[in-house]
Order: sequence, then structure tokens, then C-alpha cells
Amino acid sequence: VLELKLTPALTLLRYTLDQLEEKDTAKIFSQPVNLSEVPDYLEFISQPMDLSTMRTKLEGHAYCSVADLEKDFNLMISNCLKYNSKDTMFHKAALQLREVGGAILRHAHRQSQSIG
Ligand SMILES: CCOC(=O)c1ccc2c(c1)NC(=O)[C@@H](C)N2
Repeated sequence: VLELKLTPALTLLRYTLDQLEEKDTAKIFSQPVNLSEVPDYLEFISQPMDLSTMRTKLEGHAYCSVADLEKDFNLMISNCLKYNSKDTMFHKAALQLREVGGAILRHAHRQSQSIG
């Protein structure tokens, strides 16, 4: 069972991000895109996002709700779909994580309504 600490809202956000990380089995979303490996990345992507950045923002109280977390998750996915062509592993992984992550986030929304 979810171990709810004194701050259930923050605990729910942490648990939700843990679940999203777990689904990134190839770990392609765990760190910022390496700009020395991908030198043209910022020509296409104005606001990079990744799971480690989301973790830092979460612990820094940048997310007030599941919706805030979902916004950065959607940004991370859309960046990947934009930069990587359809026939790449990256693009396919983003489509997959979008589906699986969507279900995780819907469940977290429902839980946040019950813990307030
Ligand atoms: C060491 C080389 O790593 C990469 O080229 C690379 C590594 C990870 C990546 C990525 C590229 N591109 C992306 O769009 C995001 C999702 N992940």
C-alpha cells in the first residue's frame, strides 16, 4: 500500500514519477539529451525535458498538482516525437511511453482527488 507521509500530495507525485521512470525501460528519457552527442538538438527543440529534470523540479516544489507533472511529461514526449523520425527507436519508445504514462497519470489524477 502507498506509504503516505505527512505530505500526501508530494508523496503521490513522487510515486507517479517513480512509475513513469520504471516504464522508461531503455532509459532514453532518464537524462537530458546530450547536446554534444546531438549538436543540432536545440535548433528543433526550444525546451528540453527529461525525467531527472522532472525529479529535481518535483523536489524543488515546482509541481503543485499531477497536472503540472503531466505538462512536463507531455513536453518530454512531444520533444522526442518532433526531433526523432518515425522509423527510429526513440520515436517508437515515445509513442509507447505516451500510452503507458497516460494511464499512470489518469490513475494519479483520481488518487489526488481523493487525498485532496
Ligand atoms: C550517447 C548518444 O545518446 C543519444 O544520441 C541520445 C540519447 C538519449 C536520447 C536521445 C539521443 N534522443 C532523444 O530524443 C531522447 C529521447 N533520448
